[in-house]
Amino acid sequence: MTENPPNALPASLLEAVALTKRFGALVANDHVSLAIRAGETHALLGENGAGKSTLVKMMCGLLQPDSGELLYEGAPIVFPDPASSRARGVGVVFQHFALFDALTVVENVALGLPGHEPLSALAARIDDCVHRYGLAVEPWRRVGELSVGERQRVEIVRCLLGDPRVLILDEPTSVLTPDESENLFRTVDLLTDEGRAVLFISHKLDEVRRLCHRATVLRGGRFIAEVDPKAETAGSLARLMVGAEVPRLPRVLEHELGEPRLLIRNLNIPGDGSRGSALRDVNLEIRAGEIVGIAGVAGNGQTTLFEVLSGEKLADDQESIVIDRVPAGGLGPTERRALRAGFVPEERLGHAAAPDMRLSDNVLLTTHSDGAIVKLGVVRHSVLNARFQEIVKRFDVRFGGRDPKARRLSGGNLQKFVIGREVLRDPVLIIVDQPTWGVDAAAAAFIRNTLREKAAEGCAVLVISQDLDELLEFTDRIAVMCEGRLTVPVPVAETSREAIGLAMGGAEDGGEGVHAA
Ligand SMILES: Nc1ncnc2c1ncn2[C@@H]1O[C@H](COP(=O)(O)OP(=O)(O)OP(=O)(O)O)[C@@H](O)[C@H]1O
Repeated sequence: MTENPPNALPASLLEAVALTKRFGALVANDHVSLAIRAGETHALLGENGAGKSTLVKMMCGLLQPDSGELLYEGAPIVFPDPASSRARGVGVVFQHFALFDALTVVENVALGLPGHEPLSALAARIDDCVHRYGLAVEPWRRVGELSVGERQRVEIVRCLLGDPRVLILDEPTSVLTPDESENLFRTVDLLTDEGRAVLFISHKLDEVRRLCHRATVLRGGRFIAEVDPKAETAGSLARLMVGAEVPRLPRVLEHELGEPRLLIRNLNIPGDGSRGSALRDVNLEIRAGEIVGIAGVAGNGQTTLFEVLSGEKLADDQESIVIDRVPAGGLGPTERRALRAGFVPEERLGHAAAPDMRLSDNVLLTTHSDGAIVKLGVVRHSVLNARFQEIVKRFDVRFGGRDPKARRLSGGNLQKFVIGREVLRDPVLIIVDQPTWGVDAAAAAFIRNTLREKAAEGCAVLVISQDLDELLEFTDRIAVMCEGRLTVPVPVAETSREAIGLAMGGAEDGGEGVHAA
């Protein structure tokens, strides 16, 4: 293992030299160095909270380092703000997208560009970029109708229109299906073939080994090593990140299933005109003790299903959704939470958590109907604080300060916080959309195991995920959502990646679910 970063390489396009950044007492980056060369895909690896996003923010002018410097083509440079780094050809696609839902793709892109290019001309440029790099984006669609995967492509296109020489992708594949990831890898290869440099942040070590030419590993805000990922194994990379063997978590033992906790009967939701917004005759039963997974390509109704199950969208028929024997189709989110249902939406910042509220207030937001924390309209701060501390401790949520605003947390730590907040409410039903998006390997295993434990205690768990491997690893039955229809869930042992993949693409299952051939 290298203890010191290697010397600067002459061909590096953008280089961080001994960058340090403190947030109060927390040293998020401690003399971190990294050089990105033209024509390479360089991975940046580290556990949740290791300091990856902080480094990237300093490399694009979103944060200023306390010490250290940036070099651009070997010469010192200061980026006072992101506009100045963009002007020098540094483009970043962050985990949290900065798009306006009410605007179309082309309007969103226009907002980020200087001048007043006519929208039709800009739409034509977007189409060109889309075709050149194989990114499926429709310029005239409203962003609010797009899945997270589609939004990410909009952000990538927006970046590419600025003709960047360095493109930084912060966990780009965590929200993508295997096919979408393959497409993105092709795009990344095209970009590096053109001599651009790509910095690729990912927790998926196998894809890093396939795609990246070099990898820099951070741990606890420090540079640990620079390695050739192709010469490493996923295990050896994980060891570098964690500093020890990654613990294998025990699988929870088999248990008996109980009463149905969630019943969905003939659920129909009309579309709002966009693709993938309607639900057609969806039926599903999840019993106490079981985990059902829903696979599918983003934009096939999963978002609507989550909204209608969480009560953000109401069903016309009260009986079409039954939670723990109570007809709930017309109940709002708070009433459904009072039935001890817990919800973890896909978008953690802005949907699962209010970005500018402190973490403890974010706990209050979803627990006030539980009875313990609010009594007779009065918040019991000691109980709230105890719950907050318990979430932080049990779910190993790491951050600086005592009770920061949600937006201050690293992506993976915020996800652990949201899961912990919902799980510790002791729900009888928990619905999770993309449970481990942006979460490092050890934390992902912990989250899956926690959901397994909840199931063993009698909770029903519904997991919507685009990560097929995740669904095959820890769910009991899997169904596929395609064009608003849900296949009959089949036990994991009776299905296969190939069969699910076919159904995701729209192959008929004959009404019997997706069985292995
Ligand atoms: N603006 C801020 N104020 C206070 N603390 C911050 C701020 N930004 C980041 N931190 C803290 O700095 C540390 C590093 O965070 P960072 O987001 O860089 O990690 P990361 O490696 O990108 O993690 P993840 O994989 O979860 O996205 C974390 O402990 C985080 O809570």
